Amino acid sequence: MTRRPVPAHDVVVETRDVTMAYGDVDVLRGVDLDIHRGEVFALLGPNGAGKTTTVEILEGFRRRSAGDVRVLGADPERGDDAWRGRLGLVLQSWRDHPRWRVAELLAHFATYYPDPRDPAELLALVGLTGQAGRQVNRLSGGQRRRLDVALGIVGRPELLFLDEPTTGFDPEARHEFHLLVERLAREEGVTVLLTTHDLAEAERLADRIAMLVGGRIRALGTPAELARRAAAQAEVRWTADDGTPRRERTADPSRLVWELHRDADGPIAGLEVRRPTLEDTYLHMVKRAADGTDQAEDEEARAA
Ligand SMILES: Nc1ncnc2c1ncn2[C@@H]1O[C@H](COP(=O)(O)OP(=O)(O)OP(=O)(O)O)[C@@H](O)[C@H]1O
Repeated sequence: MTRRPVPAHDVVVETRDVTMAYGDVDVLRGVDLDIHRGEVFALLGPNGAGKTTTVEILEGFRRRSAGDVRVLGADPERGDDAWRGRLGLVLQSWRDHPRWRVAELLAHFATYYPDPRDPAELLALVGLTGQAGRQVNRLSGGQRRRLDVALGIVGRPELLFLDEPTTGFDPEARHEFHLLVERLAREEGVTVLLTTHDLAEAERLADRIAMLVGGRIRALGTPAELARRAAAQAEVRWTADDGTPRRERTADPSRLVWELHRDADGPIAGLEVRRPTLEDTYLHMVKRAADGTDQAEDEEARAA
């Protein structure tokens, strides 16, 4: 009997060539993702990149235009209640229960699940014990967001979707929230898919980052891998003899500087060697997408 190869990772989310168009506007242009059990995965991209659209497709709230999707072994378009119960959702648009009191709302949501968390423990976990008796519409923005997270994890999800979870948080609330996500992933083995447009947040929290820009994943890897890739090409800047500023990207900056010296009559004016940071690379990608360079190149590649 032939044995099936054991997969290196237990894949919780898998997408292949997913596209999405709203009318004649292409928002996703072929998205491939593999998210492994227990990892914190950040989908990073600027406003309008298609992060929420991607997450809604994975959650089964939106029909994709084309492509294959598996989430916890099922196609989200055909996920049943049992499948849905294994997901935790923290959406961007907030659920409207303004007159409920915090503890009542949590206790109510807990009844939807077979093995819910204890609401009092959950309030402590998200730092809302002091607000247990408060009406939801009296909470601050950051407190509401923490309540959203509590509602997202009350059913002990295997896979938690956090769509721009820290928007509107002050630095302390953000820090507390990061600790909470780490705890869920490290101690409870929850797989987390987080969307953000904040590179620092993605670097801080994620095991792996996918940069979604212009409807495609433009880079994917651990924060360290992405930073290394970004820095692989150094940028050498100098001022030419006629006074024009020059810049060149190269994997071998010392050779370029040596050549400049060899060819120069004297010292090289304005000489500078920089290693781009991950942020430089991200901003560069966003700019290329905004001015259409990426799209033109994608179309050329397809035509070829
Ligand atoms: N229901 C819809 N109908 C038409 N266009 C839509 C719809 N929803 C989103 N879009 C458009 O699709 C693009 C991607 O939107 P999406 O909300 O997925 O981006 P995002 O990366 O989550 O952005 P943000 O960071 O601003 O939340 C945007 O240009 C948006 O205007």
